Amino acid sequence: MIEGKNIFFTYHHPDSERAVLDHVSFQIPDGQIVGLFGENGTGKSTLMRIMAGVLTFAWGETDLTLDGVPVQKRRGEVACIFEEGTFLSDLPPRKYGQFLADFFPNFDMAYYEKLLTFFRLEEKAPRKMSRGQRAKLEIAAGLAKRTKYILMDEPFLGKDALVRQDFLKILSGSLTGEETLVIVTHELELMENFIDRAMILHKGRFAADVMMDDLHREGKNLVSLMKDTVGYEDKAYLSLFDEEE
Ligand SMILES: Nc1ncnc2c1ncn2[C@@H]1O[C@H](COP(=O)(O)OP(=O)(O)OP(=O)(O)O)[C@@H](O)[C@H]1O
Repeated sequence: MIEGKNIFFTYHHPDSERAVLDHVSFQIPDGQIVGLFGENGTGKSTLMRIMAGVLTFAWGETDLTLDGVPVQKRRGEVACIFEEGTFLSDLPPRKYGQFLADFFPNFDMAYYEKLLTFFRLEEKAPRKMSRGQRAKLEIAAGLAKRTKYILMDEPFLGKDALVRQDFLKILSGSLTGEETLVIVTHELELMENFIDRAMILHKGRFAADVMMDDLHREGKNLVSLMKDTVGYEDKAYLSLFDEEE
C-alpha cells in the first residue's frame, strides 16, 4: 500500500507562496490502478516525485510510506516512468537493458525486447532519438523492471494516436494485477475504462477521489467529474479572442 500522511509541500518559503500540496493524505491499496488528474500546475508531478522518494524537502513535511516503510528505503521497488526520463547513461536500448538487468533483480529481458520491437526502437543513443522515441524507451525500461509499484507521469506525451491506443492495450495486457499503478495524464478519455480510481488535485488538495465503478453507476465520466470539481467552463475564455467588430 502507498500511504501519504498529511503531506505539505512548497518549492519556496511558505510565506511567499501557497502550498503546492496542502496537507494531503491518501492510501492506495495494492493492485489498484489510479489516475491522478488536475489542471496544469496543480502539483501532480510534485506528488509523483514525492511518491518516488526523489524530492527532498526545502519546506514542508512528508510521511510517504510503501507498506509502512519510508519510500526512500524502497526505491528499488518503484519504477518511475517520468517525462524527463531517468536515464543514468546514454546507452543504446539493448546495452541499457543489460545495465538495468544488473541492478534490478526482476528485470524481464524478454519482455523488454518485445517492447523495444513493438516501439520499433533502433539501437542508438537516446540523445540521438526523438522525444517520443526516448519516452518509449523510458516506458520499456520502466515496465521491464517488473516492480510492485509503477508511477507514470504523462506516458502518452509525444506518442501518436495509434501508438497511444496500442500502448494502453499492451500495458493492460502486461499487468498481472499485483502492481499498484499511479498514472498522471490529461488523456481523460483513454483512462475512462482503464483505471480503478480517479483522484483529482485542485488548489493543493484532493477535490475528488472516486472509484470509477461508482462514477459510471451515477452516469458520469472523467470529463464531467473534472468539470464538476475544478469548475472548468467550456468556452469561458473564448470571448477573449472574439474579433472586434
Ligand atoms: N522545480 C520547481 N521549482 C519551483 N517551482 C516548481 C518546480 N516544479 C514545479 N513547480 C511549481 O509547482 C506547482 C506544481 O507543479 P507540478 O509540476 O507539480 O504541476 P502538475 O500538476 O504536474 O502540472 P502539469 O499538468 O502542467 O504538468 C506549479 O505552480 C509549478 O510552477
